[in-house]
Amino acid sequence: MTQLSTPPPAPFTSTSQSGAADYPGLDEWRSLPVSQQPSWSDAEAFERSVAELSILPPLVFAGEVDLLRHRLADAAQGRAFLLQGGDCAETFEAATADRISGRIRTILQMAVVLTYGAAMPVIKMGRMAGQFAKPRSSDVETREGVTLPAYRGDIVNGYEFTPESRAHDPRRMLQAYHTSAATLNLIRAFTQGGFADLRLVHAWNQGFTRNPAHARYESLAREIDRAVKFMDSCGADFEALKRVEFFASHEALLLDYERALTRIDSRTGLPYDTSGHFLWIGERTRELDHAHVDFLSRVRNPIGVKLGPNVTGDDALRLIDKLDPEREPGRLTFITRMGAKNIREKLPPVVEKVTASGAQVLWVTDPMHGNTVTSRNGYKTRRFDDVVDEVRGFFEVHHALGTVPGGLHMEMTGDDVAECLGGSDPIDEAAFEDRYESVCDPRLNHMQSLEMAFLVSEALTRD
Ligand SMILES: O=C[C@H](O)[C@H](O)COP(=O)(O)O
Ligand SMILES: C=C(OP(=O)(O)O)C(=O)O
Ligand SMILES: [Mn+2]
Repeated sequence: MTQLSTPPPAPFTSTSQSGAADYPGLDEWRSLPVSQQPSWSDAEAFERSVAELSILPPLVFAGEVDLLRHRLADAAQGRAFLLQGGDCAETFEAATADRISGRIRTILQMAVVLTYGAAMPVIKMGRMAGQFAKPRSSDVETREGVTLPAYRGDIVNGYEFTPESRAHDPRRMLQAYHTSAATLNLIRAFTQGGFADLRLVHAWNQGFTRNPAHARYESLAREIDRAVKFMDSCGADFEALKRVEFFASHEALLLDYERALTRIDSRTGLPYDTSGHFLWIGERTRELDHAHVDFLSRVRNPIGVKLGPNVTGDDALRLIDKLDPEREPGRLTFITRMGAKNIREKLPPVVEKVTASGAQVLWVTDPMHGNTVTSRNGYKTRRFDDVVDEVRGFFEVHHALGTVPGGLHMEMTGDDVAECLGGSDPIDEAAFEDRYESVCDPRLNHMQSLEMAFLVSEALTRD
């Protein structure tokens, strides 16, 4: 399932990664403008937390990060497709075995749909095991005349609307680290320990409520079963089907945390941010001469940058020069989130400018963040049709320009929530009252996610 056309890099020989206290440039960001950072309440607790984080083991290893860069290079050239999905904001409370396995199963199901439809390897990546920090439009939230600091993700403060919970508590960085470690442990167990075996393609569907996408998936799973049995009787070796590669990603927003988890790789002597394999810079923090772009320009991980509707081709070129000066395959991913209404007009000039410069980036669509609206009953939501329309627009633009539509970035969950409107078993506003669980942005539920996978698989098949 993960057969790729280019060989992976040589296996890494050492996992030892030392602290990066004196490595030149890693602290340059501290002298630059920085936005969306917490105002910690307790300076001493902050120092202690950062000191502890700096000596804790890495969450991911440099060799894995290099392997991912290699995989992303394939996607940039149209030889693989990136599927990146998970919560808008993970929470400590929801880091349970059931919830995590539901999300992994959903991503595996989507990947099977995409792989089978498009006959292309799918790189599986969670917005998981570290997606705890949120940029917000406002520093505060007011409810019934009471104003408190906005919720900024579990790594900073609690969602509960009380002064105690909303205070910015640096000890939460340690809890984020340990929750990420536990989540990664489960991810590794699920994806390496037999659960991801392609012969269990039916089992992944069990426990999810029956719905139209579920039935369509079942019939695809039957086809895969038949193919697997045929190969089995031909004496094929199924070792490769037992495990899948699964990578962890999050927005690298909280720079004190990211810096504290940066280690020098013993093989290469270079810094890797070991908080996740892939890190992205958000739409609100991508200013060229500001802290986030500077810090991420200095670590070896593959980096993503979200690009909203106001980005210009020149902005994109400057980001490439800063983040990928060597033009290294797989290093840089642009995740466009322009909104269904804008994408067909705003994306082409940016892609054209990048292509004309000779740079090769991986183009990924995030059809969520440009399509957020407020429902009549006051919930942040997205219409499934708008999400689909942005995905279609993304494919249309790349097909017209002869460039590669290389991936899909989604806010989704394995749970049967009601947060986005529509789908073939439609969610309406009334359902929000009982089944809206997100603490930040609305996610596609299990069925909507599968439906999306079928739609994208059709778009990829037309390639
Ligand atoms: O996930 C993204 C952002 O954190 C979110 O869209 C910002 O939302 P807000 O406008 O509610 O702060
Ligand atoms: C904050 C996010 O997105 P953006 O930076 O694109 O608004 C997000 O991915 O949750
Ligand atoms: Mn979001």
